Parts: sequence; structure tokens; C-alpha cells
Amino acid sequence: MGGDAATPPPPPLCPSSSNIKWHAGCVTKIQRSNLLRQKGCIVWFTGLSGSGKSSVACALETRLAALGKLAYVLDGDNVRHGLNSNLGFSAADRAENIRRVGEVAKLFADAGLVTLVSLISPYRSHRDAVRSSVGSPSFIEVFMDVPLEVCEQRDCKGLYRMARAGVIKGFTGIDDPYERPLRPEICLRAFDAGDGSAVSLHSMAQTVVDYLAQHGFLSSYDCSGDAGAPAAAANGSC
Ligand SMILES: Nc1ncnc2c1ncn2[C@@H]1O[C@H](COP(=O)(O)OS(=O)(=O)O)[C@@H](OP(=O)(O)O)[C@H]1O
Ligand SMILES: Nc1ncnc2c1ncn2[C@@H]1O[C@H](COP(=O)(O)OP(=O)(O)O)[C@@H](O)[C@H]1O
Repeated sequence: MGGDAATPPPPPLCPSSSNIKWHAGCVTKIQRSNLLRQKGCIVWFTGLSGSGKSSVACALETRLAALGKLAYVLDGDNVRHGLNSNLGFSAADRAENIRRVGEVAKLFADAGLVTLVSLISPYRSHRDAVRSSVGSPSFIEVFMDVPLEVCEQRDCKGLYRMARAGVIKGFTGIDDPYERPLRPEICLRAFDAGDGSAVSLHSMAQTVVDYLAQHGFLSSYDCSGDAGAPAAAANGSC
């Protein structure tokens, strides 16, 4: 193949939309909440690859369904098969990944769903931007406080091995940064701070269910106080 014609730059992102006007729906968020007997919110799992984000989100979704509560998981791997299939792992692409998922999660929460997001989401500023856009009480940050060594031992996709071998560049925790949350609402540790025993998936999911119940998200506006009052981190604080 001759020449080294550079790959043309991607087309510029279209300018932000103009001449648009938000259309308020005919059914209010409170009406939807009373229909579903729950309050829409975003439970945002952040942590290294292999820290348990997807597994805990899945266990939590199952637990909530058993309680008659409607939840939905937006998982980084899944969203990157469709909505974000054009994004890689540069800082800019990760920013856009988090921004798009944040906007979708905001719509799901407005619809009344307990929206479970499981994304590495390594940059604090990206997570904080979603929090400010959603409004703090409805944004519950869950930090998967699992050491890199544990995640690397698990390595269920073999990605850590490939990252160590230099096959994958810019892998979070190996040669790409992860900024741990400073004040997450919930901190889930791999090992019990008391006796050092491994914390089970079920117990992690229950910690989140308890937080949601205590903050009024699992009941309608009819029969509960205001959801998501600011609170200290749940048990297992970092
Ligand atoms: N370079 C690099 N760095 C980190 N992770 C990588 C990378 N390449 C692929 N993968 C796989 O992609 C999953 C992370 O996607 P996310 O959308 O959660 O990442 S991010 O939030 O945009 O940082 C992540 O899935 P999980 O293991 O479920 O976290 C990885 O398996
Ligand atoms: N609390 C836990 N106890 C034991 N194993 C866990 C726990 N959480 C996750 N795992 C295991 O760790 C591996 C990675 O979990 P996963 O949910 O895929 O992480 P992530 O979504 O953060 O990449 C899986 O094999 C999963 O079964």
C-alpha cells in the first residue's frame, strides 16, 4: 500500500443544538414516583476493572426486583457495544462516555427508575459533573474500594495480563489513572474492616438496598419524607 495518507480527522462534533425548547411532559415526576412506589435516582458504581461494579449492580437489581422495585443497569461494557461504540479509552473519550451515560441515567431517573450505573469512571471531575447535573440527593456514588492486587488476581477477562505485557496501553490502574472518590455516599470494601473476612456480593448489595430504603428512595412521595437527604457515608466508610 503506497503513501501514508494520514487518516482524515474525525468530522467536527456538530455545533451544540440551537432553536430548541425543552418540552415538559404531561405526567409529573411525582406522579410517576407514586405509580412505581419508589423515587428515581442514580446509583453510580465507580472502581477499577474487576472491582465488582457489574456483579454488585446485578445483585442489587435482583434484590430490588424481589422487593417489587424497578431498577435498570447501565454497564460500561454494554453501553460501549451500542450508544458509545465510537469511543475508546483516551481521557477525552472516557469523559464523553461518562457524559453520555450520565445524561441517559438522568432521563431514566426522571422516569422513576433506580438507575444503576457501573462504569470505571476514573476521573473525579467527570463523576462530579454528572452529580451536579443530576442534583446531589439523587446521585449516590458507590466506591468499589478493592485494591488493585485483588482486581489483578481476579483478572477474569485477562486484561490485566495483557496490560502488564504492554498489549493494552492506557489500562486503568496500570498505566492510566484512577481518582478515588473523596466523599462517596457508600464505600464497599472487599474485606471487612473488623475481622478481615471477604465481603460477599449479597452483603454489598444489601448495604446499598439499606441506604436506598433509609433515604426514602424505595417509597413514593405519598408516604415518605424527602429522598436523598445529605447523609454521611454508609457503613464501611472509607
Ligand atoms: N484501557 C482500558 N482501561 C480500562 N478498561 C478497559 C480498557 N480497555 C478495555 N477496557 C474494558 O472496558 C471496561 C471499562 O469501560 P468503562 O466504560 O467502564 O470505562 S470508563 O468509565 O470509560 O473509564 C472495563 O470493564 P470492567 O472490567 O467491567 O470495568 C474493561 O474490561
Ligand atoms: N464481593 C465479591 N466477592 C467475591 N468475588 C467478587 C465480588 N465482587 C465481584 N467478584 C468477582 O470479581 C470478578 C469481577 O467482577 P465484575 O463485577 O466483573 O467487576 P467489574 O464490573 O468492576 O469489572 C468476577 O469474577 C466477580 O465474580
